[in-house]
Amino acid sequence: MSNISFFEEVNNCFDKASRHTSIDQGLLKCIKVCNSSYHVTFPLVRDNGEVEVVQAWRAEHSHHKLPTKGGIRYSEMVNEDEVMALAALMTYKCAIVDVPFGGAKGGIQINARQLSEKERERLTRRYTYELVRKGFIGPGVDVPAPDYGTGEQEMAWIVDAFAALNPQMDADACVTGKPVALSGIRGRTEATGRGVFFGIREACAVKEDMEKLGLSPGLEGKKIIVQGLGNVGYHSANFFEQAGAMIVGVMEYEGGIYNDQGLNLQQVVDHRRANNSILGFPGSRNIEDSKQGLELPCDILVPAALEHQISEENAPRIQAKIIAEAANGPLTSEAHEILVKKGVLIVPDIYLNAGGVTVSYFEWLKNISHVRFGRIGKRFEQSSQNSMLQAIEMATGRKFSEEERKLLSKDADEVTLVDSGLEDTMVNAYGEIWETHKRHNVDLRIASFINAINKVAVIYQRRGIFP
Ligand SMILES: NC(=O)c1ccc[n+]([C@@H]2O[C@H](COP(=O)([O-])OP(=O)(O)OC[C@H]3O[C@@H](n4cnc5c(N)ncnc54)[C@H](O)[C@@H]3O)[C@@H](O)[C@H]2O)c1
Repeated sequence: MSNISFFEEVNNCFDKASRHTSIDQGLLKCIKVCNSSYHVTFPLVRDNGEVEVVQAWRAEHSHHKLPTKGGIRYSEMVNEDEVMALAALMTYKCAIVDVPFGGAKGGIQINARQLSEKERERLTRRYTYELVRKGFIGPGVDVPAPDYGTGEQEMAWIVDAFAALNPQMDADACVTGKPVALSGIRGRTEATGRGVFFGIREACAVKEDMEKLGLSPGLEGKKIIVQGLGNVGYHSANFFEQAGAMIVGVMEYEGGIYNDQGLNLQQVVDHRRANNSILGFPGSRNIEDSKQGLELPCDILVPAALEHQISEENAPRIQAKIIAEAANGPLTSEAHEILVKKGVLIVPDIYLNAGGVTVSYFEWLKNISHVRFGRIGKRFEQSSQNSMLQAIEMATGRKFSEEERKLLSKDADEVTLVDSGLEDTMVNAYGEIWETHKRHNVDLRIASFINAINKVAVIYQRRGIFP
């Protein structure tokens, strides 16, 4: 286990990367700190009448752009340091993919698997109330999204509670990752996994990098182990499988399964649903300790569960040649160093799982502008589109870029728009990171941080310091 905290780990990467920039020390300090963090305890009435007191947090790492943006996780392990670290990663992630938000993150310390639906609903609504009370949620202030242990149902309860508590406000844009029927956007559920797929596809397309690893370019035939078959893990695995890669291992909290000749993902999901466990999947080998399953042979390892899954203890035994950091912080800094020395290609979280926030940004744009992508071109003449966009700019005080204007005006199907917008974003960002990695002779994580710090610093510089 790492002896420094998660937030310290993030800041160590920041420090290493900032040495490759020419930014003033004072400004670097402003960027690095977490601007505000809210810790709250509140009661939850369980279905049997017992009262439990739960702890929850929301951290807003950087107010250089508003709203701040970041998921909410329900996990027994969550604490203030973790939430601040994840909020900081959100700041850098948004910058890397040019999403104009600051970073935030929220968490409730609870095992969501042990809650009934009614209990989850009460918990979510009360947490929303606490955030509203302190001004830690709102369409132009701080906009949550799903993360570990939460999904679109929680987002639906949040928007409903927010609307009830703020009857004068336009509530839809207070949270993203909502069901499509509640002003969500098609493609958001699978967006993070799709982004992971695009990022790894880009990494595998670089011939010189693949040659160094002794791999052929492309995804076809690559053997993949996935840890965590939740939102991010399942969807990334699905896209990899569709692209001709082979899922050879799946590791879940109850154990893992492995078959060197490949597993059929949909059959694994059906088996898990029917048996409440992935263990015993026909034709596969059971792995009792799923963490050990990460050490099995494969080309690409996709940790998509929680942080610190690979530490200095198990890193030396990892056989994968590429690590796709679908989860946030799955490697400790010691593990990262060991694996980079071994020549493993690590595609870092702050870039790789940015697909979720990218599509969340599209959803938020759709909500604040009250448009249905795919229809607007048919319903409005160009002139009324322009005046509507101007009205939004005046109301929100922000200027849309040419790209955003196109996105809001184009007469295209929502899924196509979202997917192509996501693909462009992931492809461009990988190109920028790869160039920085070459120019400064640093690994992809440090290269990603350099790009993020430079982009955030420009905004701090132009705004200056109040008063
Ligand atoms: N959901 C998003 O859009 C999103 C966006 C960016 C990053 N992330 C990150 O991706 C990671 C996963 O998030 P998610 O939304 O997919 O969560 P999720 O709750 O949908 O899925 C997590 C999965 O991991 C499994 N799991 C838990 N502990 C495990 C263990 N010890 N070993 C193996 N499997 C285990 C769970 O059973 C679950 O199936 C988190 O680090 C999160 O911060 C999520």
